[in-house]
Amino acid sequence: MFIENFKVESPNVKYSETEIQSVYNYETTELVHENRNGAYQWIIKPKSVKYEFKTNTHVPKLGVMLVGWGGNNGSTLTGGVIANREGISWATKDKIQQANYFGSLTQASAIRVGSYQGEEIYAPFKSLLPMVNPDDIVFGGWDISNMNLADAMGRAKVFDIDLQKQLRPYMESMVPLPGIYDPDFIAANQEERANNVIKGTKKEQVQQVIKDIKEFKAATKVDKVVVLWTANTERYSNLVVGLNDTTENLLAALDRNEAEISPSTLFAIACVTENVPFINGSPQNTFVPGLIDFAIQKNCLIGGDDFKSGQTKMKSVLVDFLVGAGIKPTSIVSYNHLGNNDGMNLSAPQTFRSKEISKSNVVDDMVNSNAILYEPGEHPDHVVVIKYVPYVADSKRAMDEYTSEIFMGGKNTIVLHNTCEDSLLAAPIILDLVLLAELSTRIQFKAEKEGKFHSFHPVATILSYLTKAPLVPPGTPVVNALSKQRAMLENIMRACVGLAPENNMILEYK
Ligand SMILES: NC(=O)c1ccc[n+]([C@@H]2O[C@H](COP(=O)([O-])OP(=O)(O)OC[C@H]3O[C@@H](n4cnc5c(N)ncnc54)[C@H](O)[C@@H]3O)[C@@H](O)[C@H]2O)c1
Ligand SMILES: O=P([O-])([O-])O[C@@H]1[C@@H](O)[C@H](O)[C@@H](O)[C@H](O)[C@@H]1O
Repeated sequence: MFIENFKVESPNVKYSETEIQSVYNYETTELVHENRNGAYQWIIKPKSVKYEFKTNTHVPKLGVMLVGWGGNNGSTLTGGVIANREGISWATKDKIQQANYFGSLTQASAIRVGSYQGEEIYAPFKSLLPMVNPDDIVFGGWDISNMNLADAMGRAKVFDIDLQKQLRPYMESMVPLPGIYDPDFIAANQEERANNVIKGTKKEQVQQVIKDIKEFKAATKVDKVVVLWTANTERYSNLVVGLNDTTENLLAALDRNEAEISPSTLFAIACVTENVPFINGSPQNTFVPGLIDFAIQKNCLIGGDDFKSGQTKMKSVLVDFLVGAGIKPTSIVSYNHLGNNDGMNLSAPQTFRSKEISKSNVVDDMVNSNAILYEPGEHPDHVVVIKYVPYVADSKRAMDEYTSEIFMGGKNTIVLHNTCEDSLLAAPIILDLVLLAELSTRIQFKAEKEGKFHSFHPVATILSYLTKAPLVPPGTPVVNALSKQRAMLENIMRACVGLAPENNMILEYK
């Protein structure tokens, strides 16, 4: 059965006018490696740590500023939210289609809240904590192309024509602000589109972005702004001691107009300076060590990298299933071709390399978790291929082959074919990223031995379900398995309303 909402009644949760307060006993373990009777032994000590959470329930009017707003993802998300807000339906060759938020974890997924009279009861994921209604988001942003959002939607060729016709009046007045264009960081084939750029030194560009954010906030009267990079994939920035290794060096490098500071890092500097959450939806290393250091100093949320939308999302499920089942993946080949501008930009070796990294590292934690299957340092053969084929446009065709070793020398090969409009997978993920980033800034918590409440660490690992290469604080483990990432997010939100983690034991029926 499905219920639309619920209230938790417990001595561990209190609802007030302005916040939800909860007490949560975090059941974890402590490991020691001790010499017992002359032999070293691993000892596991279960422990319970009491946490307190406070969630501000004032849902702000949210402004979302997209870098790359005029791209396929940016125009598709903007149009999709307008279509949902206005209740637009449109004719397709099959039926009259209603707008929806399918593919969004926050808007279209459910959680189990218990059982009632022998029936499992589910509720919307978004019913756990008060979140921004996407219909209320005010969009803005930047693009190096000056095309208005209605024409950009037409250029993207993602939406059906009847939908595009209905959206045009809402979108043709939306014009991206000039972006920061640096041909050294993206493919040369992007030059023809760069007719809308911020001139000046890198520091002047940062100052312009800060001015843009302030003016957007004043003009739209939003309470909060989140900035998200959905512009082109850049090449990796070289990590240079003395240039981008610390906050001080990065800001000094900015003053010197150092060439090696990428447009995405410039946007991130502007956002952290203004304490505006910044999320990187592309695979490049926007968050150089100096930027991470800066975000920590300013306690400003940063998150990324690279939306986890299709082929890699499947990979983080399949490899988790195989390794979790004691099956040994030995060869993974991920091929896809697509014909959108993202694919054109990725046809350059240096930008493809950024994507190859984020699409490859996703299996590392799962492989390293099972020494029964893999010797130290042993990994499956893993190849990533992306080809640009203009004719297929945004309709990405992904083909994967997973070969594994199974019982008694057997081999198993799984082949997947996955076709979809890439932007229709990415747009709901962008929505979740900005909604969850905003929500997480309204949560404060403390462990029993901590003196005062604090926010989550500025590096938002809470967003990892949505990214191929989750950005984590230095020294923190990276978890890529999709089920673990989703469970982590849901269980943290459950703790905020005093609910225990979903452990799937259902002992009452055992
Ligand atoms: N399924 C997906 O679509 C998916 C999944 C994961 C990651 N991504 C990443 O998301 C990003 C956007 O994908 P897309 O399909 O929308 O690409 P796109 O090329 O259609 O859109 C990118 C937009 O950014 C603009 N742009 C480029 N550099 C800019 C800059 N420095 N400042 C401002 N604007 C700039 C371009 O003019 C373009 O309009 C890409 O980096 C892509 O790799 C996409
Ligand atoms: O998310 P995913 O499907 O694994 O990866 C996708 C790649 O396969 C595609 O070639 C690229 O253009 C997209 O930006 C996205 O990164």
